[in-house]
Amino acid sequence: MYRLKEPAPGRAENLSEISSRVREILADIERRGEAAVREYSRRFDGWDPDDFRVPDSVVRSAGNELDEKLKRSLRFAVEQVRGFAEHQRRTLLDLEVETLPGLTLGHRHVPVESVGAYVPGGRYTLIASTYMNVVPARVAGVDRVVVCTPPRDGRVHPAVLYAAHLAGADAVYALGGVQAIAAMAFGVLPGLAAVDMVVGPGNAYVVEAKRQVFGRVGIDLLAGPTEIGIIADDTADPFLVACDLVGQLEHDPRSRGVLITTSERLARDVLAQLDEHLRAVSTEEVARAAWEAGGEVVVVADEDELIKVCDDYALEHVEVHVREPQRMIHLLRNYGSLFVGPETTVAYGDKVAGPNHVLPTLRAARFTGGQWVGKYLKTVTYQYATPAASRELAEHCATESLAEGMVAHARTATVRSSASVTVG
Ligand SMILES: NC(=O)c1ccc[n+]([C@@H]2O[C@H](COP(=O)([O-])OP(=O)(O)OC[C@H]3O[C@@H](n4cnc5c(N)ncnc54)[C@H](O)[C@@H]3O)[C@@H](O)[C@H]2O)c1
Ligand SMILES: N[C@H](CO)Cc1c[nH]c[nH+]1
Ligand SMILES: [Zn+2]
Repeated sequence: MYRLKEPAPGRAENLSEISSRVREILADIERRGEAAVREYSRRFDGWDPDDFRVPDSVVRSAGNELDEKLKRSLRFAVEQVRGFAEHQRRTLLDLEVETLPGLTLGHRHVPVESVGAYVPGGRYTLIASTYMNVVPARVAGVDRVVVCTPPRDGRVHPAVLYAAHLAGADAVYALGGVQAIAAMAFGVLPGLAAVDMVVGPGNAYVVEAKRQVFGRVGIDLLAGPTEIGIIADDTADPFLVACDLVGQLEHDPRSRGVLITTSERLARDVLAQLDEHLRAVSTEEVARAAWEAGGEVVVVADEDELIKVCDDYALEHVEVHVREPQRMIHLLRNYGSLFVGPETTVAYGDKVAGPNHVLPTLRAARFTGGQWVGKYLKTVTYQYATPAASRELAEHCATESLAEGMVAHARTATVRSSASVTVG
């Protein structure tokens, strides 16, 4: 394997600076509460309203400000996302089995009680992140779902409010960044009680804040600056490959785009076209910065190496532009979401197709998939037994407990049985 384009060095140092900055902000908000939230909101977003909550009447009527075409597309998208989430929910079955005569074991999928959903809004108004967060929470049966999103031009964009209303959010707060994650996790704003789980994507500050509040509250996953990987062979269309790389690079100067290909000719064709695709978009500045800092082109020897390298990168999105692309669904292991064949593209998944767009970044795809209805459900277990089954368990339990020196554990077993185990 060799690279025709390398990423720029120096990203790791940057991340550790962000981490310490976020730690200071979270500690300050925990100590000083609302006053600190207001101070950071003023500093980073120039925003300090009387009340961060958007009035419900404004949320309900936001659709009046939107044109019908956009509203139709948003309704289509929400139905696609809801439909897929409902199908996924049906795969999560409660279970009750008798694994020994008289011993019944079971599990149930129980929704978390309250969720705080972060909808990014620094650079773009990410309307779709509203329903990607809220819909699966609602399908899971979460009782309370609040949304936080940064204001732009002194308000939350009406399309985000319309999407929040369609998706079924209980409240929307115009608050962004680390201060929003802290407000939802710590419950420091009047009327906004602490939630059990903070979910949603965001920039490097937001994702680091989620990582740091984890434990105190649950999180869905680490969904930071967008990444696109494309695996391709000599059948791929260099135009589509270059176009789709730039398609995601416009997200953030920290976004990554990686082409991994068995064809040096394709790699060179894509590189030759890339500048033209960057120049074709008005978001060129961000996309070009991302490409220069985080763009990579890797040429591999064969398909086995293609799969191995792609799995090592563990990228958020992977587009598959190879012969018989469906084969890759079962051959690849580490990715957030797969886009199979040239007729689909990451933007479909971002907005309208149905699978969730909140997906793992920074190699988190090695250990987690993306957001989905299952992330909002706790799989809890239970057991009950007949007296005969209890005696059988008691004997084994007491023997093992005594071998560990756990005498009180052993006693809880032996008092339930006539087993001849000596309690020391
Ligand atoms: N992985 C995913 O699933 C996924 C999905 C959608 C979007 N994204 C990513 O979400 C991100 C959105 O980023 P964004 O910046 O546009 O919006 P954002 O809402 O995530 O962040 C904006 C907030 O960042 C805070 N901020 C800005 N500079 C700061 C600083 N120096 N210190 C502390 N806080 C600061 C501000 O408070 C602001 O409200 C992009 O990186 C995009 O790629 C990821
Ligand atoms: N590609 C993003 C996930 O990394 C999601 C998104 C929403 N809108 C546009 N893109
Ligand atoms: Zn995107």
